[in-house]
Amino acid sequence: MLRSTFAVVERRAEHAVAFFYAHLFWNNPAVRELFPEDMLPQRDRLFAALTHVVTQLESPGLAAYLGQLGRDHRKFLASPALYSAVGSSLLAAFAHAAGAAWTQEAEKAWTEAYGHVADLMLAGATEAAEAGEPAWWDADVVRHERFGADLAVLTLRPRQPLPYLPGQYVSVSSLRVPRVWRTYSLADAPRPDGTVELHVSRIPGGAMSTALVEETAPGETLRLSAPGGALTARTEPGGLRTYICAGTGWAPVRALLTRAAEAEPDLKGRLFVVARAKEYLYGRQDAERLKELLPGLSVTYITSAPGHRKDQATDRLLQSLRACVHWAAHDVYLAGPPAFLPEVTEALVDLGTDPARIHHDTLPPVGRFTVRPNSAAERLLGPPAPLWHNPSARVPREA
Ligand SMILES: NC(=O)C1=CN([C@@H]2O[C@H](COP(=O)(O)OP(=O)(O)OC[C@H]3O[C@@H](n4cnc5c(N)ncnc54)[C@H](O)[C@@H]3O)[C@@H](O)[C@H]2O)C=CC1
Repeated sequence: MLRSTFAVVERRAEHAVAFFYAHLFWNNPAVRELFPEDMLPQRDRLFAALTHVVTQLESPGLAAYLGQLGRDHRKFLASPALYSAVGSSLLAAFAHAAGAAWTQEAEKAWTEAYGHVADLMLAGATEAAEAGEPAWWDADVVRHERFGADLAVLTLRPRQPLPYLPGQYVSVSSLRVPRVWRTYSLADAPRPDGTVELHVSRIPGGAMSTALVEETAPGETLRLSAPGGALTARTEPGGLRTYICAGTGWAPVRALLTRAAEAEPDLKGRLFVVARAKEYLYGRQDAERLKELLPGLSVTYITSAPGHRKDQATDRLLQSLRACVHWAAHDVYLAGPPAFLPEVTEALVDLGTDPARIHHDTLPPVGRFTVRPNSAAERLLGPPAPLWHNPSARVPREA
């Protein structure tokens, strides 16, 4: 029941989301203050989270995901009253978007499901509060280094200890872009001095990444959420593994390898570091240092050729992966741009990697979500993008 109504609502996602926020803010004007000025990215996130829940209904990991989401929502000061207001508006939006598909049974199923989701999220939040975890961590910027025009490495000192596992990320907020939160992976294993490092690539038009790369300076304070994420070490000692990262996807991989260099220096594996151009291989020095500490690690650097599009590096990576063997025996840790992850995952599965052994974070797609056409007329007006199974046949990606 949940899936069939969601399938209808999803096709009208744009309308459903607009209705949801209008309903929420109209009925609870004070709630508008909790959201950023620019609501467009926020609108996509709501549907991304809903889609995750609906596609994972039978997954045993769903409860843990929701508990973590609730823990993370403490940074928004989300109260039980807010959860209930969101529930009413969500149901109103679904009823509006589902039209004739919104039957009494559908309403009952969604009311129960939302109640369950809210309970699990609130339980996660309560558990974290009872464990003495702050709702967020204030962290002072102690260093800000630029690499090229678009990249910065920030070193922060949280004012309270920030426990995390290598490979995890935090959400970051800056007073320069009020109430906006963006996730960045922590680029090192926990350090003795308690500092953490973020690698930020400036996204054209991205207010937060621009503020962090171009404006933020030592002495400033940023706010960090509770750490989360699925890209943590899960290979048994002695197990083979491959690390593949692109751009600032180097950050979590560096954290994982730093921990491995301390805990498992005889690790056997391979590392592929992909960047759009040579000058963006900012992690090379650290990768070389880690290679010395991990003699069983082979390291390959891949970039696009000068003057070529940045995604040529992905084609070159896929060629290199095809030249490697024993994929069925490897755990793969993958980090990079949202469109890079499914492309590489598909190639790895073709090469014999067990999909359950490919680990990466779930990243929201960049850009506006696409509304799937509902009727023949809509399909004609906006034909869906084809799914490219043969990478050499695909259309060029965005530069
Ligand atoms: N835990 C994770 O998975 C992490 C993910 N990231 C993500 O990685 C990205 C890093 O951005 P930049 O450093 O600016 O990377 P970038 O835009 O310079 O891209 C690096 C490489 O990724 C590949 N790539 C980029 N777009 C692609 C596409 N549409 N299809 C196929 N391959 C593509 C290309 O080989 C490119 O050379 C951000 O989107 C960030 O959100 C960053 C850190 C951690």
